Parts: sequence; structure tokens; C-alpha cells
Amino acid sequence: MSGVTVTFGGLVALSDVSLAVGPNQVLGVIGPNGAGKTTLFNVACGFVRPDEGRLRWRGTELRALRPHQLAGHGIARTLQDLGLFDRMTVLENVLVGATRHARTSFWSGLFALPRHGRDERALTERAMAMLDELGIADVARRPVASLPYPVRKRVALARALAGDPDLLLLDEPASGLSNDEMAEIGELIGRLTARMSVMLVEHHMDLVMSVCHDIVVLDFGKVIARGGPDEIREHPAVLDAYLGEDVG
Ligand SMILES: Nc1ncnc2c1ncn2[C@@H]1O[C@H](COP(=O)(O)OP(=O)(O)OP(=O)(O)O)[C@@H](O)[C@H]1O
Repeated sequence: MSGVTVTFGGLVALSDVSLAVGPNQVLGVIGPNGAGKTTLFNVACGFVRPDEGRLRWRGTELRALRPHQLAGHGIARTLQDLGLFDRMTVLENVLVGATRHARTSFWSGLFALPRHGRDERALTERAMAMLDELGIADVARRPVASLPYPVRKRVALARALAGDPDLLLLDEPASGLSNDEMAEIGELIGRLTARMSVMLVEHHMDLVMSVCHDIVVLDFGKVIARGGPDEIREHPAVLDAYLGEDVG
């Protein structure tokens, strides 16, 4: 992202924000309440079109990015409100995310031609492997609505991962989780970097400090600091912005 500015009426939510996430890196975006984190996330996944600035992904400019185009670019996201289909099973929800890999055409699906059956089996296997990786394979056949929030969060993550993205955008993955669950998510994010880059927009400093290679700190829509966890922990502007809070 370079030079991204977003205004809502007269309010400047983001002002000339530039950042980059490298291959197999975790980029953290932090900042106090109202700093612009969610707006930045929404720009990255095409929900919010910036007034100014550019988005580039793997050398290509993403003009007028729309959320439905993300999967085609190899980008996946999880949202704070999860966006799951509550009455569908865990497996069905994850299959929705795995369809990037389906080669079946509309017509062969409609007439249930042989490729369709093979594809469906392969997709189900992929989805089950993902559930297994996240430790929730045992609830694959349960409706999402019957599961507690931390498990549903994992389902949302499994759905995002099922498309085998190169970039995963995570919006507050630690919210509503216990300290143990947060540590598990941290470990998982660490493992994921073997096969993708991650941009993490998060409130919880401890998670950010433990998993991010690079951190961008926003305050009132502006980047006030960037660097590795050690630098950010000691950065005077960050300590000022978080006055009274425990930074890491
Ligand atoms: N759709 C909108 N319309 C008007 N103002 C908005 C809109 N979305 C965000 N804002 C404003 O933009 C600023 C940045 O908000 P944003 O939600 O991006 O911050 P945040 O860092 O995610 O905050 P929090 O940590 O509280 O979620 C805030 O002043 C907010 O009130």
C-alpha cells in the first residue's frame, strides 16, 4: 500500500499510509482505539476504496479492488464478525473457502459429471486436512451455530486457509479469546508463515509482539512508528500513544 488516504465526510481516517508485507512475513498493524486499523484492513480487502493511494500485489496494481476478487489474487481474510453460515456444518463452511481449487465447470456440476465427483472428494479432503490442522476435525459435521465462539473463530480461519492463500489478512484474531487460546493462535500464525504472508490487524499487543516480524503503528490515521517488536516496544511515540497501557 502506498500513500493511502481515506476520509469519511470531514474525518481523516487514514492519512498517507504506506506499508508492505514481505514473503513469509507477518506484518502487524496496531494502534489505540479509533487509530484507523479497521479502515486499513477494509482497504486491504477492497471494502473501502481509498481517496488516494495505491495497492500493489506481486508487482501488479490492484485498481478498484473488490472483496469478491480477493481469492483470485490468492488473498484470503477473516473478519471480526466471522461471516460464517450458521446453519451449515463446519465442513460445508470450509468447502465454501476451498472452491478456489475446484476445476469443475458450472455444467459438469449441474449434470453431476465424473470430474465433479472427483473434485468434490478432493475438496472435502483438503477441507478436512485444514480442520485437522486447526484441531477441529471432530466437529466437522456439526452446525456452526452450535459451537462456542473460539471454535467458530477457528472455523472462519480454516475457511480462509482452505483456499490456500499467499496472503492472509486477519482482523483481530485474538478478540474474545482466552490467553491460552491466544497463544495457540500465535503458534499457528507462526507455522503459517512457512507457506504464506500474513497481515495482522490486532489490539492485543502481546500477540503482535510475539508473532510479527514487522509492525506498523497507527495513531489518528497516521503511521507514527514502524519496525521490529523490540524497536516498537521502546519507541517514544508508541509509548505516548498508548499512555497508561502496558506496551508488550
Ligand atoms: N464508515 C465510517 N463512517 C464514518 N467514520 C468512520 C467510519 N469507519 C470508521 N470511521 C472513523 O474513522 C476513524 C478510524 O476508525 P477505525 O475503526 O478504522 O479505527 P480502529 O483503529 O479500528 O479502532 P478500534 O480499535 O476501536 O476498532 C474513527 O474516528 C472512526 O470513528
